[in-house]
Amino acid sequence: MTGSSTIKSSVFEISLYFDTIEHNDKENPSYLSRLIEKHNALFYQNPYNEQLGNLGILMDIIRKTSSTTEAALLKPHVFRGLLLFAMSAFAAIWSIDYTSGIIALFDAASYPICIAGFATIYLLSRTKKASEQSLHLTTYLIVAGYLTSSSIWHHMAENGLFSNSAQWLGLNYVIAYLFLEVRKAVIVTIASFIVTLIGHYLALIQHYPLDDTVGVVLNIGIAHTVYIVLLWTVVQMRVEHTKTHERLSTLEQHAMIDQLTNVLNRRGIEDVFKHAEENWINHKQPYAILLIDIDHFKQVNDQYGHLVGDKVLADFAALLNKLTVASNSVGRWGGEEFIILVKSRSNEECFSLAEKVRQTVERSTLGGLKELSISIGVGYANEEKSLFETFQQADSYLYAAKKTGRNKVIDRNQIIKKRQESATEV
Ligand SMILES: Nc1nc2c(ncn2[C@@H]2O[C@H](COP(=O)(O)OP(=O)(O)OP(=O)(O)O)[C@@H](O)[C@H]2O)c(=O)[nH]1
Repeated sequence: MTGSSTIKSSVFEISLYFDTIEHNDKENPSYLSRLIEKHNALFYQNPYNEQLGNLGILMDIIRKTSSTTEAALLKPHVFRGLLLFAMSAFAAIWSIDYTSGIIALFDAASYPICIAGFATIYLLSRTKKASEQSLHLTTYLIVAGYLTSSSIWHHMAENGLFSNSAQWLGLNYVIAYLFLEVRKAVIVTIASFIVTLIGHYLALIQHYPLDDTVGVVLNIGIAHTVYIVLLWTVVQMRVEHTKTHERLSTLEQHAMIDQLTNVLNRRGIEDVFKHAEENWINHKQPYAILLIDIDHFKQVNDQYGHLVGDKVLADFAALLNKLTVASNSVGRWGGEEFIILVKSRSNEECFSLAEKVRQTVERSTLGGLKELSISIGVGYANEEKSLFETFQQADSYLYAAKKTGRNKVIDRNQIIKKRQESATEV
């Protein structure tokens, strides 16, 4: 392998490494929700954030996400693939050296030891008997230990100055960045660089003049510095790329969350609506829309101020979250109007949930205030109705609830019942 082709393949391998990191991050959705939760908590403590607008919060997220991507590990199956690859490479070189009769004593002993080491690590990785990090570090130590000691041994005079083993030393840096977290990789890279220079100097100085020794060591030092600088540049580029990617998806998620109440905002609800309608059309999975409005909310603001009003909204949203299961979606449609989208439940179950919410609010203290009430209109999407019609139905029943005294739940059945009662009275 020549110096430049080794560098090229190193760069390529480092790229693969960071692709793996990005892939891992995508599979970690809880990170975003935790982040959003944390930021909403911050928002809560500082109501003036509202005046600053979303920009301040989003900038805060960007700042706080900027240190999250540097440590990442190879996926276990990729790691095991690389171990198999290393075993094959060592076995191939061993058999070539052996059959050509040029195998050195050092290598004749080291090749089987390294292969046995890789095989043991492979088995430990499969059986999950050791942590991935310790296996990565051990693999690095085997490879770096072999390459460095082999090169130093070959540079001892009696073994021949022109051994090609020094060419492989660049792999020490590649493997460090491939197997270890960035911070650890930096430390072992520096350690490996120093050991390589001192080891080769000590090996050569025993049999060669100072000038020649310094010349060879400087040559190795310059070549290795090129390796390290190039690798570091690629690592920085990929870390930046990963951070940007993370920031974008954080902002995308954030754009769906209402800052004050920590539930879906209108855009988030519309997204949920779209999926619910698709599932209804394609799989006949029914859903219901519970449109909820806090009664006389203007009086809360007028009497206690907007900050108390805000706290009522946030407490109410938290209560809705508590009363609903994960498959339901809770959102703030706007102002003091909220929505629960219930999936795959009978009309009776949806109505019971709405009643439960109404009764719980009656008994609860929200934003320090008692005796609040809500009105709910319920629309069911199970009679070949479109999303628009279902929403309109919920809206008109909410209007009916408001007009007929508030603090009640109205759905189609209630209207039919009312009509039947009036007909009987007549
Ligand atoms: N504190 C606070 N108030 C809000 C927010 N969004 C809307 N509001 C207020 O919510 C109130 C809604 O008032 P109305 O639409 O008249 O409704 P209401 O007083 O609840 O009366 P009914 O719905 O008929 O029972 C208005 O005073 C708005 O200013 C908010 O984010 N925070």
